[in-house]
Amino acid sequence: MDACLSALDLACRRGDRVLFRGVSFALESGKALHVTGPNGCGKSSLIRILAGLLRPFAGSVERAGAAALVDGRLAFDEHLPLGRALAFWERLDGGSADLEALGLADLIDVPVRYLSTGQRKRAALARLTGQGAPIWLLDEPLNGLDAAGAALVEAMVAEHLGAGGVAVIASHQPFALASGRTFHLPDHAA
Ligand SMILES: Nc1ncnc2c1ncn2[C@@H]1O[C@H](COP(=O)(O)OP(=O)(O)OP(=O)(O)O)[C@@H](O)[C@H]1O
Repeated sequence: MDACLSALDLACRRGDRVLFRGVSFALESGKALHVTGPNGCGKSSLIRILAGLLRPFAGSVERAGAAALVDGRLAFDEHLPLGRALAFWERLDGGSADLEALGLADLIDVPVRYLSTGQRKRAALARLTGQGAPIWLLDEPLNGLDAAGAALVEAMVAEHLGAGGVAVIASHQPFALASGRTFHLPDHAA
């Protein structure tokens, strides 16, 4: 898998506040960036800019390869059983996830709206796996997960990087990355 993601001199404005300026980085295949910083400094906004969902105030983003986003929003039909909700995306994405490994195998008949916080996160990770996108944009991917779930996400990211993907992870929590670095987004809003 070949992938590349770069940000050049990015600035982000929300309302009348500039949250950050001068953010630049380049990630080649196999590399990851862990974005940290205080509440409200703009981590989620940066992820959304990288995903193409939010226009930067200045600067530009270059992506080589499709991007997949995991954030707090679960793009599943809440009324469908999990298995059918996942099948909907599998038909569009062309790939599927190992539900046993994700701890979801026993939940396929449970309506999405009944899933717990951690189970919803695991479901989002199942969709991510099925997408087969080389660029992963993960906004607080460990939120709601138990220790085993957190270790699973770290292993998934390591495998993804090993296969030549790239990843940007916004997280308050420590995130084990063999092939990546941490980028601290300071609280510049004024
Ligand atoms: N649509 C919007 N209009 C104006 N301000 C916004 C909008 N969306 C977000 N903000 C503000 O932008 C700031 C940064 O939000 P963002 O969610 O990117 O921060 P964050 O670093 O991810 O925070 P946290 O660590 O709490 O998740 C916050 O002060 C937030 O209130």
